[in-house]
Amino acid sequence: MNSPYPIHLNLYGKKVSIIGGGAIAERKVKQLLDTGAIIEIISPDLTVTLHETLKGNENIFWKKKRFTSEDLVDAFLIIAATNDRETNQLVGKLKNNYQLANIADDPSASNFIVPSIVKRGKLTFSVSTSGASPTLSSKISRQLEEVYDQRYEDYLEFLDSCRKFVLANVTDKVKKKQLLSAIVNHTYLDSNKREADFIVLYNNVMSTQIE
Ligand SMILES: C[C@@]1(CC(=O)O)C2=NC(=C\c3[nH]c(c(CCC(=O)O)c3CC(=O)O)Cc3[nH]c(c(CC(=O)O)c3CCC(=O)O)/C=C3\N/C(=C\2)[C@@H](CCC(=O)O)[C@]3(C)CC(=O)O)/[C@H]1CCC(=O)O
Ligand SMILES: NC(=O)c1ccc[n+]([C@@H]2O[C@H](COP(=O)([O-])OP(=O)(O)OC[C@H]3O[C@@H](n4cnc5c(N)ncnc54)[C@H](O)[C@@H]3O)[C@@H](O)[C@H]2O)c1
Repeated sequence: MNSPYPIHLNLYGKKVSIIGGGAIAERKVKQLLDTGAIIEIISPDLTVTLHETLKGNENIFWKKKRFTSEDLVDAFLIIAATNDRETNQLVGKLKNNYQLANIADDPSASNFIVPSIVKRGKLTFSVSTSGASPTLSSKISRQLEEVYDQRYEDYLEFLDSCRKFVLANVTDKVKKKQLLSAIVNHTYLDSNKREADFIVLYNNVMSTQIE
């Protein structure tokens, strides 16, 4: 079996076409909401939640119709999630080979798999079993949510700003590594004075002579 290549896509401003407006389309749309993608849902009907989502979001559009080939024009990413297998297969056949397409009821006709996703701000976990057991993916995600709890959201902001500061101010490779490694530590995760701790650490490291 060819192994999938996992990546984290930047969908900002890209057109994403979702075919179908049921439970699975709803789940896939939810995952796309904070990506900045322009989402187009093609379906004769929508779930109540999708109706609500549409009202509160100017980047989501509904084409109230059944799927036809022109719905794929300009789509960067496509998800076929109708309850009609023939329509889903048709989407797979009509897509261009440069378009990313997920056929929700047929992984073999898809060129990407939607993983189970856990987000803690800038920290993202995407879990996949290569289609073998979505239930296991989901279970592992729930475990990750417990281990990597809400604290990680702020912690990632701290790590991000420290790293930017270090990359802008430290040229010595050893000191750079020393600083970036030291802050990836539970002491910093749990500290409510980590910015001050970092300045002390930075001054110590920078004043030390390397042999
Ligand atoms: C992770 C998650 C993301 C999401 O969809 O958002 C996801 N499925 C989830 C749940 C889930 N899906 C299904 C069940 C019922 C139990 C069961 O059937 O096993 C449950 C469990 C539940 O609902 O709890 C049914 C199912 N799923 C697929 C098929 C078709 C087939 O296998 O042929 C069928 C049969 C349909 C039918 O019977 O008609 C296919 C796929 N589902 C995938 C993703 C991709 C592989 C992921 C991986 O590699 O692990 C892949 C290949 C396609 C894709 O979507 O890219 C999400 C969990 C989110 C979370 O909780 O975090
Ligand atoms: N990938 C996954 O994780 C996963 C999980 C469960 C089910 N599935 C599969 O996903 C598919 C959708 O499941 P669901 O629970 O959302 O079904 P659903 O019945 O809730 O919704 C189906 C939607 O597709 C629309 N539709 C039907 N024909 C259409 C057409 N020709 N053009 C446009 N829209 C059309 C319907 O109007 C409806 O809005 C099924 O094939 C199911 O086997 C996938």
